[in-house]
Amino acid sequence: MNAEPRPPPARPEALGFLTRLALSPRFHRLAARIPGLRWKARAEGAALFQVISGFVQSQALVALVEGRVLHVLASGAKTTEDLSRHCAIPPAPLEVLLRAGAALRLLSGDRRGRWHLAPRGAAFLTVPGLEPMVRHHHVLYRDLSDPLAFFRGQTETELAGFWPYVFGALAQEDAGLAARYSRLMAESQVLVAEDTLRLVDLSKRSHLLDVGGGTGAFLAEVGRVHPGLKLSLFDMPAVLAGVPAALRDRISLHPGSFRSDPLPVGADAISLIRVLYDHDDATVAALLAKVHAALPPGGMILVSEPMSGGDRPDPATDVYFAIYTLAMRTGRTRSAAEIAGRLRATGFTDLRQCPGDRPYVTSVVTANRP
Ligand SMILES: C[S@@+](CC[C@H](N)C(=O)[O-])C[C@H]1O[C@@H](n2cnc3c(N)ncnc32)[C@H](O)[C@@H]1O
Repeated sequence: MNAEPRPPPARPEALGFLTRLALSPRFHRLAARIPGLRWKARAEGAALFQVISGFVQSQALVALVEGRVLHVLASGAKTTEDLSRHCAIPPAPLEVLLRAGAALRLLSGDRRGRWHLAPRGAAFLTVPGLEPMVRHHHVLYRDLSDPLAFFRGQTETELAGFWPYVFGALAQEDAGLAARYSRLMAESQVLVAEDTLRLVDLSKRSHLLDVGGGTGAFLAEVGRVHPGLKLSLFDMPAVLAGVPAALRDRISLHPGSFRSDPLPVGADAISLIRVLYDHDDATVAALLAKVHAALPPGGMILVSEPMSGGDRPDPATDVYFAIYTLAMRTGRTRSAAEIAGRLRATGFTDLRQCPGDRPYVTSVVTANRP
């Protein structure tokens, strides 16, 4: 007996007009003959093939990164044989990988048989946080190896163990783990801080508390832009142990867990940068209530993280971040409207939703305590 659930029978009349056309093989044959429609059909076909083949593209990138191909090319053009020696990949399969890298515009080949780093490959090596992000994708890739089991909740995900701090105080017991994860976060924080500070005005605030602020990378950037602002950082003790010595005079440190400890009072702005999406709704509700209690009247809450597109699902956040946070088993990628709704329900007013120009880096919601 077939254990798979059966789909209901197709009823084209229940579908939208364009979807109905796309279900018709006759329409596909017609579209291939009419110039305007042919162009549209080809573009749609290419987009569909991107979706189908995306995982192979990502794995080719992982091989180029872990084989150090892009790094070696950063020192100058090389032949396939040179690269084979440097990267310990036999020439024939390396040639396939290099051609894939060229198709992805990470590198390019010339007529003399040499390979060059392309601007996109150079940007990959330069933008902070991208390389560590790609290097830790093995974990998510394994979690998704049986995607249907994953979405049915039958997979014990490795990512749920990769971020064990979410479940309690494990990070406090494992300093190595805390250091590894803090490094990943701090490296990618540079872009998040830049975009957040473009979207939010902190110039009228006197004291900012960053809750779940890791090793202080966001506050370091805030301090550079607003030298007069008093800065405080609240995070788990094992994480705060990694705050660089150079920041310790500038920032006051408050070790604790927002699950079990109250937040320090005195700040007129509190930021939650890439914190809410790690947690389930109950934890988020309790945390927002603690932020509300710690702020004075007129105090501002600032939430910054990649957000779902809500009514218009976003190709970056509703695929990558939503599935990533689902794999964590405790997290959820929320839309700006949902976060604003939660802030309103906690008692905040003056809600502002500020979509980022790079939604895969961050978007912002702010509100005030009345
Ligand atoms: C995804 S990281 C973001 C770090 C930093 N804000 C950034 O954007 O780079 C989430 C942070 O929340 C902290 N965190 C998680 N649970 C916490 C808790 N119960 N109390 C305090 N901090 C917590 C983690 O230690 C971590 O630094």
